[in-house]
Amino acid sequence: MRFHRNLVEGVAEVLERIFNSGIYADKALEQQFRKNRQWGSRDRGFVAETVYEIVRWKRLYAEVGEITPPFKKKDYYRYFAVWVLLNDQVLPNWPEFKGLKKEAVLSRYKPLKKVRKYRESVPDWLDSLGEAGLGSELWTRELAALNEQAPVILRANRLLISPETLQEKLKEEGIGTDLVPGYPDALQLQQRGNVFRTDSFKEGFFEVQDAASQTVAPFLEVVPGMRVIDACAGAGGKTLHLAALMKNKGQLIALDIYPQKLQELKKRAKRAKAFNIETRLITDAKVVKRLKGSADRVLIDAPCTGLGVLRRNPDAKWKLESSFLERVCETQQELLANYSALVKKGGLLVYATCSILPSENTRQVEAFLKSPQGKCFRLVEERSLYASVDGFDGFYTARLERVD
Ligand SMILES: C[S@@+](CC[C@H](N)C(=O)[O-])C[C@H]1O[C@@H](n2cnc3c(N)ncnc32)[C@H](O)[C@@H]1O
Repeated sequence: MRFHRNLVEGVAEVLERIFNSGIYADKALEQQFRKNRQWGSRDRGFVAETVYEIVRWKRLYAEVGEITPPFKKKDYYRYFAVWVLLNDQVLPNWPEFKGLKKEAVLSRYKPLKKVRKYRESVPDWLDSLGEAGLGSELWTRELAALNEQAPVILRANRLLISPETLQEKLKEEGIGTDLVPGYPDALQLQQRGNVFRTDSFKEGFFEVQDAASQTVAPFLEVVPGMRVIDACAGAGGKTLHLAALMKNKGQLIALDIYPQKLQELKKRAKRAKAFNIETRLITDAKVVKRLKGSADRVLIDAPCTGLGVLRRNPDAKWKLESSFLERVCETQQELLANYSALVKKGGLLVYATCSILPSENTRQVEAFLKSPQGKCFRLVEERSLYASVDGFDGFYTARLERVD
């Protein structure tokens, strides 16, 4: 492969913004593409994929390349060089790479490969935490799976189209997909590409949503006509799916504490022609209090560490801190206590996270069931999805019934 200097410079700049300015990888890439509108789709693809690879393997590459903080632009060139050499490519003869020898890089790589925290490139604290939570065997397998590139999955919007017809339409637009067995609304892209430019997307025929995430809304067992509350709706990934399962009938109330997320949800709902959604911004406790005991179904898609979606957001490995885990666990328990009150007797509460840590999942549900608010619920079913088992994101869902 021949490397173009301006693209490699682009990679180094994005990495500098991610690691020195704390910007999320997707945002840093977006900014870079806006600044370089002349880049074609292949150029953008090269920059994005290289950046994600280096972010994913940051610790390993730093050890192999003997790169130490504080990181400057030249260090990001060195990260790039390690990526080139470990991928068996020829390093260009540029001054930035002077003194880097393939043999030396490979000889440092060999022993590191045998140590999980280097091989899978995770900070010490996260490696210990994962092992303590999941046990050595599952954590080792899971880490390896979470370091792979995630497939792109679409969810057909059944309000407007079946997955089979969507598949035909996308084919006409030059996009090959496969149905995904076991996930009734899902289509997997055969090749990565910008699906947001297609007419099918503009028509509202699909959303991009991982297959594991597509299992959450069906877990609520909604039927048309119900009153359903999505208590942490965000930009509405699950809300839109719920609207489709409810066939646009009944009431779907989407709550969140951030107005811009609900604004985005409204935009998406309009495109999807999902008309039974009402957004309510949580400005004070009264907004929630008014809904007490009124819902057939409540979904708490709780804020979490996102450890199940590391394939999409590998920079979380470097941005997460153990203090955040403590804080988010407290929030999760508060959300369970507050929003469980919205479920009416006989109704169902679904608690979900995109984390694989038992401390955010099954332990939270256990603690809730022992709390005063949890006493009137019983656990009906819980499910843990793992990238290493199912091939999609890591997710946890628990369904609880209000019995009193
Ligand atoms: C995992 S995200 C939800 C993703 C969303 N359900 C989806 O499928 O796209 C968690 C959401 O909880 C929201 N949140 C955080 N604290 C909250 C609170 N106290 N009440 C309601 N929502 C909250 C966040 O703003 C965020 O949008």
